[in-house]
Amino acid sequence: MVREAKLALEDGTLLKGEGFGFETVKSGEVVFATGMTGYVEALTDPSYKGQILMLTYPLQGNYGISSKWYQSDSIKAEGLIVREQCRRPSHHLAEKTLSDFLEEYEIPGISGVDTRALTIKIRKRGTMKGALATEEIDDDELIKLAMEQPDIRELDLVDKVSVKEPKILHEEYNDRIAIIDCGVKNNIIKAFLEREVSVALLPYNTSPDVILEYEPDAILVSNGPGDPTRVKEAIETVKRLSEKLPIFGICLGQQIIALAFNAKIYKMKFGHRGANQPVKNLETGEVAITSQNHGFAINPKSIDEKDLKITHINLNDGTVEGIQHRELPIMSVQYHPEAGPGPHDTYNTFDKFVKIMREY
Ligand SMILES: NC(=O)CC[C@H](N)C(=O)O
Repeated sequence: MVREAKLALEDGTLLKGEGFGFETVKSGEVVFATGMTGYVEALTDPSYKGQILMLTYPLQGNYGISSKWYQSDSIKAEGLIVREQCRRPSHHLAEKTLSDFLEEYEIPGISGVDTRALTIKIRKRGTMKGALATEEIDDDELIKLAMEQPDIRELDLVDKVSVKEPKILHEEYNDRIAIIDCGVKNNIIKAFLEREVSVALLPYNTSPDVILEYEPDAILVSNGPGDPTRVKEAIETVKRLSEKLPIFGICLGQQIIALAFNAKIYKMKFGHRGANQPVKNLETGEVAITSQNHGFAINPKSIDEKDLKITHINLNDGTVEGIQHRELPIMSVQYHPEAGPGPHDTYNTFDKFVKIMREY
């Protein structure tokens, strides 16, 4: 049975397609990601909370869904837009179809959309608010919903995805990292455990004194959804602990570290989301192909040269991809070294973090 689905954008655009997944109406910021694979990891990445994800590669769902690839316990994106969804996936680990997966977590999907045309529109106009309906709703009402929802900068999304209670993993390991969980991906936790580093997973608003009670050897400020300037508690924590412990940041974590050192953040026109963003390490000259998912970035001119230096840049647009403190053991990256999904070029970033932590 073909179900009609509709996607409305804040500029009044209305697109019709076929619905799959759950029958509902959801709104969010419509963003596009260009990776050819990785839909399971992307949908479950907490950084996509508040966003409707559009995948530009035209055929999605081919290898089905395995819980082994989840980056959190459920789908965090608000909706999914594809050109075509595969109904008969083939993979030895596949447990269900893409549509069943969306259904299970009550997320709507729309197929039959000219995702490449829509991507061109977003690249020209910038990211837009949208609303996706897989159940019946009046066209004008859906457009109104797209227009009238709050901007992503007005939402406290980290609070929705951070752990509620602290959790310690592999207490027996000698070294420990405290992760300030703003919506951390499973692969990041795994990367530390693989290096025999115990993880104390802490709510994003844990006070610095309580963090120290876990006796960490270093702190990681994780990736996460939304506008970093709203995560005031974590910014304050970095300020308070910057002279006490090594601090690492990934994506939202990098933005939070930058804010703690008084740099400024801006919202990019359409962000970086995909698996082939070229990043140059300014110290070694090496170029890596990286996985990314962010809509905000550090304004390089706002960086106080006395404190921070830029260590990595994006070769497509020159944006800041890595920073480091000039004296303190504080460093961060805007890209996703944990590669979930995406290329493993920068997986060694974790070796660098752990080395600094062990030598400190
Ligand atoms: N993956 C992330 O951590 C994203 C960071 C932030 N929410 C942004 O969009 O820029």
